[in-house]
Amino acid sequence: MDTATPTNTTSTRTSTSTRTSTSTRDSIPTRNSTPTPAHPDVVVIGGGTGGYSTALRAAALGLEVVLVERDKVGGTCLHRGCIPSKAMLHAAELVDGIAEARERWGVEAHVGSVDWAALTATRDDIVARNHKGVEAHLRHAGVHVVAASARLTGPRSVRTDDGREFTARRGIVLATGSRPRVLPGLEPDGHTVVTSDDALFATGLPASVLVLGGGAIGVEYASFHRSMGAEVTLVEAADRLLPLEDADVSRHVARGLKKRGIDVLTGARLESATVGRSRVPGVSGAPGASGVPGASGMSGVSGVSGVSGVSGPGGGSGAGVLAAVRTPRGEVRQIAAERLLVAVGRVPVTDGLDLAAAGLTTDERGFVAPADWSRLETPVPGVHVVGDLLPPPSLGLAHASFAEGLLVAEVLAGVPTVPVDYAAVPRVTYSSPQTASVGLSEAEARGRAYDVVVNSLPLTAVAKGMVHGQGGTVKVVAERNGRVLGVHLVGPHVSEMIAESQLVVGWDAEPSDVAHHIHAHPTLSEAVGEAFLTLAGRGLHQQ
Ligand SMILES: Cc1cc2nc3c(=O)[nH]c(=O)nc-3n(C[C@H](O)[C@H](O)[C@H](O)COP(=O)(O)OP(=O)(O)OC[C@H]3O[C@@H](n4cnc5c(N)ncnc54)[C@H](O)[C@@H]3O)c2cc1C
Ligand SMILES: NC(=O)c1ccc[n+]([C@@H]2O[C@H](COP(=O)([O-])OP(=O)(O)OC[C@H]3O[C@@H](n4cnc5c(N)ncnc54)[C@H](O)[C@@H]3O)[C@@H](O)[C@H]2O)c1
Repeated sequence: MDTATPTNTTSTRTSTSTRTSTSTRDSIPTRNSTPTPAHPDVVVIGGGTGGYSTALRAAALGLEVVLVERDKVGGTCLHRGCIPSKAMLHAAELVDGIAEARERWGVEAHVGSVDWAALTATRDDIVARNHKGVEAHLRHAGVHVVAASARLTGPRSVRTDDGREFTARRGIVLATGSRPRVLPGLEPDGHTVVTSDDALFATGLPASVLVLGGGAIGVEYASFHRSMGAEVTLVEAADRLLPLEDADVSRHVARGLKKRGIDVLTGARLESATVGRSRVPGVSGAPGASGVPGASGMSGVSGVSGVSGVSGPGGGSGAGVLAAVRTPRGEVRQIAAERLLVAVGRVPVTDGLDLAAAGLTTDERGFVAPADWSRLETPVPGVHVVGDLLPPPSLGLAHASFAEGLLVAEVLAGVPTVPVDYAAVPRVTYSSPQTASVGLSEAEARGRAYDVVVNSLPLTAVAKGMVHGQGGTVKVVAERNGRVLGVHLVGPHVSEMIAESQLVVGWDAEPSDVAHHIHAHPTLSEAVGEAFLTLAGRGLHQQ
């Protein structure tokens, strides 16, 4: 977890027998003149969530660790992913709350404009403080951070682009992460065709966005831009949004986004896109067909915020894209938008790493696959891999990479550890509505020949769900007379509600094991409790 202040500054490094004093080893000077060992126990390449968690845990277990990072420790999640995007989505929730206050609660409030510079300043301050926190954690743990690009020169050796050589006594950990997937012919230009990276650092908010890809990034960014007043079209090639989630989650999230005025096209294909600096002409079928749609075009759409203008040079600048999208019915829709956000997945980063020097290759998708998932060790003994570099069943999620980092560090230190249980890793989308799930979808459970029972209830079945007034659902998938296999939530605050279900699924609990644990009243979590109660045969409010 990215935290601004180290919570434990007491180093346990000297308390285990695995540590060898640096004074007995060759050492070379670093930029900050701290001696960095040339022969540490572990060399970690990449300082994102996967790499820095490996380094912290390994150091806490007494290993001497060199962490090579060519950009900033914290990686994608802290600088371009989880943290900045969730900061922005928090601002979006506040804007939505103002609309709700007006529309449901009689509060005379409206949002006049959004000051993008102020919004991004707060976001960037949160990122900067977390960045300092991660640096401090690493420093306190005694991790030697080397600011350079690294490549392998053998199964235990690494060279950096500033000419240093390291040999790892115990192992090397590959943690070089991922970057946005680029579609041929639709290369990002940073202002009109953008990736999630560019969207963060744009000079302003667009008045209209075409989002390509309805995975987590596409859904979150579509939701954010809609809250901020943009006209949004979301195009997903698969037949539903968030295709890795339970089908009911996809259905509920699509319905929620549509209700907010987002034009959701699933099973749709981008046929062509014309990118120009000049104003995109009006086209039929596009949202707000009179040219690049303005933010004010959203008025009258129920359930959306009341932003009447966006400030900053990007707002309504006139540059845009004209896209032809083929729908499942075979019709071609012309969609005009000021910005095209390409969110069609991410690809592993291995270029320049010289995997071959260590006797390694990538799989056909570019991932570095472990030979032994219980140790996350590649076919080359002593070379481990964590984070976005791993193929499925790893999940491309920061919290999965934390667990992988802990595992690899413990393997390298030779202490008991447990493999990552990927089925029990929670998955959350921070859109409005939010989604949160853990375990098997109904289709997966049936596909594995379980005798499945399903219990679903709307969040509005409990009073607090009615207070929030945003709909939502709870779906529990269980074995008949057996354990809970999966829990799937859509609605307000479900990102915080999934923790309970993660323990239920992770501990192989049955509905009857959890049904007697009492939920506070009135809470949204009561709906989850009620779902378990009913499955245990003790339903109170659910008929
Ligand atoms: C917009 C967005 C939102 C996201 N939101 C969430 C979320 O809410 N929750 C969640 O769990 N996940 C989220 N993710 C996914 C999450 O960011 C990634 O799963 C996570 O960052 C992967 O961590 P990693 O350590 O594998 O790689 P990265 O974080 O990508 O780190 C890799 C590091 O390696 C460095 N590097 C690469 N090559 C070299 C080299 N040769 N030498 C030295 N250094 C090198 C890079 O500079 C980088 O810092 C999001 C991603 C994006 C893009
Ligand atoms: N809240 C979170 O946990 C969170 C948030 C953002 C990102 N992430 C992670 O970051 C990674 C990348 O996210 P992502 O959303 O880019 O990838 P993704 O792979 O999850 O989703 C990409 C989507 O794009 C669709 N797609 C692919 N090609 C397309 C095309 N030509 N036209 C239309 N649709 C197309 C795919 O069907 C898929 O649904 C994932 O691992 C994701 O889990 C997580």
